[in-house]
Amino acid sequence: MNQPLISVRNVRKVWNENSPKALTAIDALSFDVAPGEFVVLLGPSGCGKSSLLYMLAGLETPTDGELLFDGMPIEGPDTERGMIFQEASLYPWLTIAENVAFGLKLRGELPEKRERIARELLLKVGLADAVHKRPEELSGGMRQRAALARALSMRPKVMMMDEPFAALDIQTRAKMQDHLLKIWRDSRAGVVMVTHSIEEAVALADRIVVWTARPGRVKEIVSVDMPRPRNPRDPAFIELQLRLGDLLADEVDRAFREMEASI
Ligand SMILES: Nc1ncnc2c1ncn2[C@@H]1O[C@H](COP(=O)(O)OP(=O)(O)OP(=O)(O)O)[C@@H](O)[C@H]1O
Repeated sequence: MNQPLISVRNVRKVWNENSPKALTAIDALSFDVAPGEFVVLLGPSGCGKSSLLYMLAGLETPTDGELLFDGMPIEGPDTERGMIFQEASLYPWLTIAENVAFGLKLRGELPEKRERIARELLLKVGLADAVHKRPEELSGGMRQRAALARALSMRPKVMMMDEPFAALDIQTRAKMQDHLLKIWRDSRAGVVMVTHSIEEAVALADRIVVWTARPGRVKEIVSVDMPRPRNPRDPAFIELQLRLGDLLADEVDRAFREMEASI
């Protein structure tokens, strides 16, 4: 195998270490992401998926183990690793185009180039008409597309997405998944995406990393060998959904029991 884009090697994350509130969120977690691969993280609530994304983004450090990007240790945030959160964090005082071009401005690109790239990206995510609008004038789905365009402006090698469509209604969510697949194909960036939706995982992923309950580690890695676009009514789709549901069920039960015991 070529060098992985991301390597998660035996990672442990303890929050509030050395305090009575110490909590091991992740333990002995290992998996790789290949360049351009779409990997979905699926696991029970609280198993440490967001904690891992923050570490991959370079916003937090592992307690133990190694996180490598292109073979080098992750030591802080980098524009090659874009992050998209559940709610788009756009600057309310800037237009959509200015939001998308913000990173390019910081990088010192000239105004004409910034504007051209922002327009191209907004066209790509279906927001050509929103160039001069402010975030408050857009729907949640449109704001999320703008956030995607902003992340893409930095030409990231990987995009980390933390439940990016969870706040959207079902129809908008399906459309966003289509958009994302097109953008992912064009950009050739890798994606590491957290979702609670088994259907979304099967619709999108090359591989699905199923986690155990906290402390999170890999329970199983499932390859999704189905051509895209995938039809949720396809028997192979349904079969995989059921299998993933079974894999998760024990872990979700365990997570609930532990949560109840701690209340
Ligand atoms: N900054 C933090 N400080 C202390 N504890 C934290 C912090 N962030 C997360 N945790 C704890 O770590 C554990 C894992 O949280 P995390 O958000 O990573 O899980 P998750 O799998 O993303 O959960 P969910 O699916 O519900 O979003 C939880 O018990 C959480 O309370």
